[in-house]
Amino acid sequence: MTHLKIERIDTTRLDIDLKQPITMSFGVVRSINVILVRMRDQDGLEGLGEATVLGGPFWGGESAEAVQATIEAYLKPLLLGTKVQGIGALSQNLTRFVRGNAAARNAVETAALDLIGRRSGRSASEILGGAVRSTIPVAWTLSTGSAEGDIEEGERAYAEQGHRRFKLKIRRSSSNEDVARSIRIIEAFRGRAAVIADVNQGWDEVAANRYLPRLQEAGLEGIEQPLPAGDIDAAARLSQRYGIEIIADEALTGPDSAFRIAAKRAATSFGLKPNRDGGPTATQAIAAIAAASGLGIYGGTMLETSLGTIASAHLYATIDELRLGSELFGPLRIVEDIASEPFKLVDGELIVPSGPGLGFSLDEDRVAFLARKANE
Ligand SMILES: O=C(O)C[C@H]1C=CC(=O)O1
Ligand SMILES: [Mn+2]
Repeated sequence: MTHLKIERIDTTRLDIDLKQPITMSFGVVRSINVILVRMRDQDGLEGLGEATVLGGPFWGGESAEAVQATIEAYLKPLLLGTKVQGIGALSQNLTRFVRGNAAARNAVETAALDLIGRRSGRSASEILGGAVRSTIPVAWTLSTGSAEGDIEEGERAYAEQGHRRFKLKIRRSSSNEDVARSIRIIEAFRGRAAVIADVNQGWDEVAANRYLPRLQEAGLEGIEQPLPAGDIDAAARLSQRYGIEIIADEALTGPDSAFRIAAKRAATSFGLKPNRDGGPTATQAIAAIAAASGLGIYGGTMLETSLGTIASAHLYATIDELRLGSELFGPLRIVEDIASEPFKLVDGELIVPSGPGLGFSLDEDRVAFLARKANE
């Protein structure tokens, strides 16, 4: 088959509420903003990609408005009418002409990946090197606000959905309470499910040294981004001092940051997120740096719809060792999804679709409805 030639790129803004707000260290996340990318080739085939923002530029630097403008004003003119030799070449092209703007690049690269797959009849994971697993374990975030509520929700998630790992969010202002709440939850699930806590950069080194001994003693499996992203030296000290996983999230912004963190041993595991890293190719490079450095991997999410979640699943399926599993639960947390088929989780595991491309199709009526709502 002839090479893919990009004839059209369209972006659509969708705003989707979370079923239940998630309180993070920087504030309460109530909804996600999605920029849906549709890419058409010379034969009218379509590839899909998603950029996701947690309500505004609070988590990373990008807002939905910035993502859409970057794609429309810079990535679209760069790509329209051009031939795509392959996903690696496309990624290099995007990275050369647009710095930063990781979510925008991710959405476009994902759409190209889907389209290359649709043209060739191959799955996205095959194009990314080949799947080494067909299912991916999925953790669950507990966010009711109280230990009793979280334990109740955790018991349901354990029994009904089969989750065997929980993620807790730690607030900046009430860490003592959060530590006590976390310990109750760890104890409630001891021997049954692992617990990771995510501080989203909310502590400094003093706070980390105050709280981590108790959490480690209780059996916490790992702590995600406890310190500000730039504080690599202090993260290295934590990684050496404690016997739990220190997971880098916001500190990772692409392969160069991954190399610096690995070289300084400023984490014991990397959380992966194509939406944060600048696309599947960049995330694969980060996974390779982790593997070569003896670091573990946690398959992260930005709370994407089924589209971005399935794209991440294809990528995570190519990774030899997913030491901490994944948190690909986004579709189960949003009020409305955009997939034509319901998101399936079997015994706590996501089944990676077989393709072609992402093996994903849109519910067009739902997309049209959500797009109208976002423009109101
Ligand atoms: O990991 C984050 O920092 C972002 C987000 C993704 C899942 C979740 O619970 O929070
Ligand atoms: Mn995180």
